[in-house]
Amino acid sequence: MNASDEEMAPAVRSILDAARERPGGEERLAVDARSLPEAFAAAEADGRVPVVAEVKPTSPTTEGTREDDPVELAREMVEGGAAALSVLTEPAHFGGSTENLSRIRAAVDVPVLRKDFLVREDQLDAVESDVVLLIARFVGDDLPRLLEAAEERGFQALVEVHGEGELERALDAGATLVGVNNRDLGKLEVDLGTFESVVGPNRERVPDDVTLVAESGITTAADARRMRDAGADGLLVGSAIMADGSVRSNTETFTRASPEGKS
Ligand SMILES: O=C(O)c1ccccc1NCC(=O)[C@H](O)[C@H](O)COP(=O)(O)O
Repeated sequence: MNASDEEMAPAVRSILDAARERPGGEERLAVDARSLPEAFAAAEADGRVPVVAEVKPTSPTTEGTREDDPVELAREMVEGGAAALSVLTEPAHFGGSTENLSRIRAAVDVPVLRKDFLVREDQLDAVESDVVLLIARFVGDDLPRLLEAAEERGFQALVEVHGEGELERALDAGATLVGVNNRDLGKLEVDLGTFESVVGPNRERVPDDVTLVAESGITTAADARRMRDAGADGLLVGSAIMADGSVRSNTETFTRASPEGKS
């Protein structure tokens, strides 16, 4: 454990310990990725809010497990207008698997983000996806090297940040997909003001070709509009879509949250 591990919630420490133990793939992958920015542009063009809907059967902050077939859930999310999907592949804390991801990616035609906690280059080779996640806090100084390694394999990389310093590091490393996580992985508290305070003062600093994604804690159409007003090109929504009821109509709550369609 290092000093910054000690500042993390026990659940996150446990996730990170498991990530460090997880084996990588045996062969270097070469991926033909579906473009996330193009999927966002296509959603915008037909009046949908660009939403990355997340297949997250359970999590440290939700009660119970959604047992439905993940492929069926994924299809319903796409029917609800999701521009892309995020699939948890971490088994112990999120009920996910790499098999789920492969089955889902084969069943839909939108980009799929592998939502896992990658800490080593060989872990990129565990399963094909269109986008991989690099969490600035977890990968530290390895960020530029892992970003390059991901792109060399054909992946797009969503670099996740939580503060202005991490945004700076992500941009300096050349990230073109940046997710601002409203969930503080130290305390597991969610504050939508995070996206606003990280992006607001740095709007000029973020190049036009960088796609900004607001992640976590988006539970209503009003939250979605708030994040869009703050500059989010797309929204990553998990728990509120995986909540009880129809995943398709839960997804529509966000994909239809345009400024005109106040609800
Ligand atoms: O979701 C959790 O409880 C969680 C706990 C500890 C570390 C990470 C966690 N979530 C990972 C995510 O990035 C979220 O699943 C994703 O941003 C969607 O968030 P939400 O819409 O709030 O479910």
